[in-house]
Amino acid sequence: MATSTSTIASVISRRPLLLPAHLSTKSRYRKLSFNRLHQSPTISCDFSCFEVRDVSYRPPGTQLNILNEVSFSLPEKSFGLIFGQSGSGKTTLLQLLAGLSEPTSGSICIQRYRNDGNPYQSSEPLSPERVGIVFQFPERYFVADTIIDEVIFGWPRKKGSLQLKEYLALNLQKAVTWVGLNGIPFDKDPQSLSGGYKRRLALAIQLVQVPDLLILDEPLAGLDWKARADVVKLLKQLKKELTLLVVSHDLKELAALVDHSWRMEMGGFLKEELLPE
Ligand SMILES: Nc1ncnc2c1ncn2[C@@H]1O[C@H](COP(=O)(O)OP(=O)(O)OP(=O)(O)O)[C@@H](O)[C@H]1O
Repeated sequence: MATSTSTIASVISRRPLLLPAHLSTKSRYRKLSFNRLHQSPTISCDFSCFEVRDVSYRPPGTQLNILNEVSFSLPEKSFGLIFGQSGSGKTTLLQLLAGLSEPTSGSICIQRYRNDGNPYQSSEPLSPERVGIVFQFPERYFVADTIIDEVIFGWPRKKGSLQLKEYLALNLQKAVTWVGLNGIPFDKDPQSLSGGYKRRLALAIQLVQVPDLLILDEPLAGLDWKARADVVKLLKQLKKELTLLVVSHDLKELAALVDHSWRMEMGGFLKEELLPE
């Protein structure tokens, strides 16, 4: 029988309490956060920008910076695109934004501005809990046998987290509709979905938490033309509600969505640049 969102509550209560050890590497890619319930909304007045200020990154134990004094600013509810040669440091930058590594120097924060364009005095650090990230080929990291188990894979398992689980379950309904997965039975094997629908599922997993910033690494990679067009359409919808930062080589297909773009040059130097014609 098909599992529907109305049965989510009973499904989540059947979740095991611990993850198998062999899933730990994969779970690293399933960055989920659960602090939002108790956060006061901070992006509420005037307008805000996600700001990266003079960020450099050198992996521990190495001598060379992968990123060099990277600075940029992305206003909320806009679409930013970073492009550049393979190996220039784009993914590394996304990992810093998502809190998976820490900058060697510099800061990543949210800066609020008044309507007249002047900044408020203080900015606040961008907390990783407020960032959703969909990695390149996210379907490779699917771990569950059913869609519903895939979605709730990283949800809290502690007894006291019922309220939080209810909150996530409510959002799940919205996220599933948002990405157009409604109508797909939740007990279907995620691996049996088409390429485009696997990407929708990966997006829904992140959208459940309503991230302030959603990061996507090569969202069109490996998809056929039809699925690529579907994902572009979906991103256009998401842009109305969220701030999106995308790394991609598919400049032509994404061009119509882009509000701000930057080229990452070899050596980890970022500069603002219009997309090439
Ligand atoms: N932990 C690390 N230690 C040493 N070098 C690293 C580490 N992580 C990444 N690198 C190197 O840093 C450079 C930038 O890697 P990164 O994956 O960020 O590039 P990219 O622009 O995203 O490339 P692609 O477009 O191919 O995904 C590469 O030369 C990579 O080998």
